[in-house]
Amino acid sequence: MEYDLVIIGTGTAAMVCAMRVAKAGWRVAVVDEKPFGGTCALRGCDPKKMLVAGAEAIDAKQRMTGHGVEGDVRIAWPDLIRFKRSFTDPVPDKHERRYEEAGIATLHGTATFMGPNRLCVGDREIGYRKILIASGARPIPLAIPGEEYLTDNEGFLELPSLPKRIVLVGGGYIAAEFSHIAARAGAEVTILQRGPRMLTQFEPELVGWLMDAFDRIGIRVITDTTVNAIRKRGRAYVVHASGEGGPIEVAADLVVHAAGRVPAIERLDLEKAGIAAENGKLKLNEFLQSMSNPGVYAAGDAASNGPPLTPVSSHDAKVVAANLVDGNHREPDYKGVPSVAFTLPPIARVGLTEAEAIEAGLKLRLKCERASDWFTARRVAEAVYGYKTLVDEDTGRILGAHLVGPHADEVINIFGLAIRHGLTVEDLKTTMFAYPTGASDIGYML
Ligand SMILES: Cc1cc2nc3c(=O)[nH]c(=O)nc-3n(C[C@H](O)[C@H](O)[C@H](O)COP(=O)(O)OP(=O)(O)OC[C@H]3O[C@@H](n4cnc5c(N)ncnc54)[C@H](O)[C@@H]3O)c2cc1C
Ligand SMILES: NC(=O)c1ccc[n+]([C@@H]2O[C@H](COP(=O)([O-])OP(=O)(O)OC[C@H]3O[C@@H](n4cnc5c(N)ncnc54)[C@H](O)[C@@H]3O)[C@@H](O)[C@H]2O)c1
Repeated sequence: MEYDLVIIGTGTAAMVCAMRVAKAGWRVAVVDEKPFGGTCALRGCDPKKMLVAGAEAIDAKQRMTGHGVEGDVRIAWPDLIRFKRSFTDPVPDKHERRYEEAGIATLHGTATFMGPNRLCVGDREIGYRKILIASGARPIPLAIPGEEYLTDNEGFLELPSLPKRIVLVGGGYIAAEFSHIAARAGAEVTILQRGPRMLTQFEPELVGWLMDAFDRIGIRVITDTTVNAIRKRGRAYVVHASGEGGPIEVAADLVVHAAGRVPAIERLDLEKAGIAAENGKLKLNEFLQSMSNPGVYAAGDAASNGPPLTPVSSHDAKVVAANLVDGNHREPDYKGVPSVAFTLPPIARVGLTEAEAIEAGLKLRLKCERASDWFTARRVAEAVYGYKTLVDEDTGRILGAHLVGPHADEVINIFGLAIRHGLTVEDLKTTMFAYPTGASDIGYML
């Protein structure tokens, strides 16, 4: 069979690009070796946030205890997983139907290149004019003894029961979010983080305040510590790590990979199609097109051109679809991509960090404050609340916004809108926000 476009993957990037290109009359096929839907819908954002809903109930109870709420609340893990499945289980069929209704061929199996215009999917050979590599990311190989004992994000989000002692290897997004779910479901959680602090993608002051929430629920965070082996001991594990204070050992019933993700391109046999990659990353031009094979584009986590987040996968896919259908003319623009780690409370960022703004030599007006005594925090008895805002001194434009605390995950989008569309402090201060909401604090943050 011959197609105008074959897309490797069926995640966010694949869906967005396939629909647009098929609408232009191209014969399109999508391929996946896993059930259709990709990481976000099946193994990432959405199932994770279904579990966060359970943790939110515990969190609210704990905060409001002594303020008029009493009684026992606990997570019944198998029921919470069943609740999650009520969303995830129908996804593959739904997605497959959407492709079929749009006239897009759906192929199951592992895709590997056989030559410049041939792809092998399982035992079928497929011809194409153009390819989109939207194969996502995979956990970074750690190359340590006992690596095979690690459970990945997919395994964690499917656990039939929650083990008592959980160790997370790494201290970024996944460790932060999974630890907050697991601790509220009753597990003893330890995070072993190589970096000097948790969540290095976020502002240090805000992460510092957020650590109060980690302490409150008994998550043990050990920083400046690198995991270098995992050994089996009976039915449990011992995680070996080395840090500033020397070697340490932590016993665990479950060890979770939270040490970063890299583009999933290693199994594609790229060289057979003349597709250049360097250090595990595709070599792409400004149009997200392969620098060595013009018939090949990439988007989302596989392209690793912008931050590995769902809105970026979607944005890349729109760029590639436009370039495929009308010739290369669009370049991705990652200005104002908001990002949230869904801890309880959440932490969020958009635009430049303070360090990035200083590095860029910008003239800054900066405000940074812990705001535990503001109404937004006090109403829900949450002591973790604060912000950092960065404004261009000359133009008044918002350059960056960083929030931690109640509603940070929603309010960050308003700052995102401001940054993406060049709004100024004056624009935001003269906007009326419903009161009292998280957004009604924006004026005071600027
Ligand atoms: C636990 C977790 C939580 C996350 N939470 C958030 C969040 O809250 N917000 C956010 O913005 N982002 C989040 N992310 C990141 C987000 O999920 C990704 O950025 C996004 O899903 C990437 O989409 P994609 O289309 O690029 O790739 P994917 O959705 O990963 O799709 C790639 C698909 O390609 C398939 N594939 C790979 N290789 C082959 C092959 N050789 N043959 C056939 N098929 C193949 C895979 O099976 C997969 O289905 C999270 C990620 C994880 C892991
Ligand atoms: N809410 C969200 O948007 C969300 C949630 C989950 C994942 N994601 C995406 O998925 C990507 C991967 O997430 P992640 O949490 O795995 O990676 P991450 O890059 O956020 O954090 C990984 C951390 O692991 C540490 N590390 C690496 N090797 C180690 C070792 N041997 N021992 C101890 N620590 C080690 C690193 O220092 C790093 O800080 C993220 O970059 C993010 O874009 C996003």
